[in-house]
Amino acid sequence: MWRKLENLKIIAETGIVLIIRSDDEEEAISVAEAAIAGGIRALEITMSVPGALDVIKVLSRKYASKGILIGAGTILDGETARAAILAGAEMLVSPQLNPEMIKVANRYQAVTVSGAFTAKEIVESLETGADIVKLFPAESVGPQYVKAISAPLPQAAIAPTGGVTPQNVHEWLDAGCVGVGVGSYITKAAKGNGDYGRVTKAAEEFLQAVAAAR
Ligand SMILES: O=C[C@H](O)COP(=O)(O)O
Repeated sequence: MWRKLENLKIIAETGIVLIIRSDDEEEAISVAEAAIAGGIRALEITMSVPGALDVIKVLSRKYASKGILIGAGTILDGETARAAILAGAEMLVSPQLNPEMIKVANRYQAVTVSGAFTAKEIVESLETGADIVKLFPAESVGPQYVKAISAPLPQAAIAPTGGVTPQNVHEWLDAGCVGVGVGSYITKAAKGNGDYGRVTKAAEEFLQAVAAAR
């Protein structure tokens, strides 16, 4: 199957994009591997991680052939978008509407997740060619916002990011979201204790909550 469709299918099936925003390269890799062991199949390494491109290289070489989608997040310009693709990223994520990122991603058929908050930004993300709209910061508006904005814009594939947990994920999915972006609930499980088994468990718990909500 066309590679981009396979990658979109990964997000559609699991409903979770894991956001890894660590201040340590080794920790980022350990968290990613522990989460993959727990069933996570779509991961975004933010460009704020030191050595982010190396992390993407390591993970994509090891996992891209195993049905795992490795992406790059916090992409703020076209240059970073291209560098991330060269490192092996097959999904690009921005916190805001970034036409340069979307253009580069579409040139190489990477999945695009475009940050947007208002109806204007959502529509412009779609017009620019984004696959998924990342509603960010989602916790400041709540699932009701998705319900309201989806009435005039049912065509938008919305994935909220910020404050999503296993306890509230059903509310976001019920509101019509195609999936969710998740960071700290899973990535912080090993913070301060170095027990990456906790990351695996948190990933399993989150995936179960998504499955139960669907
Ligand atoms: O960019 C990171 C997101 O804001 C993650 O939010 P979260 O840690 O609340 O899941």
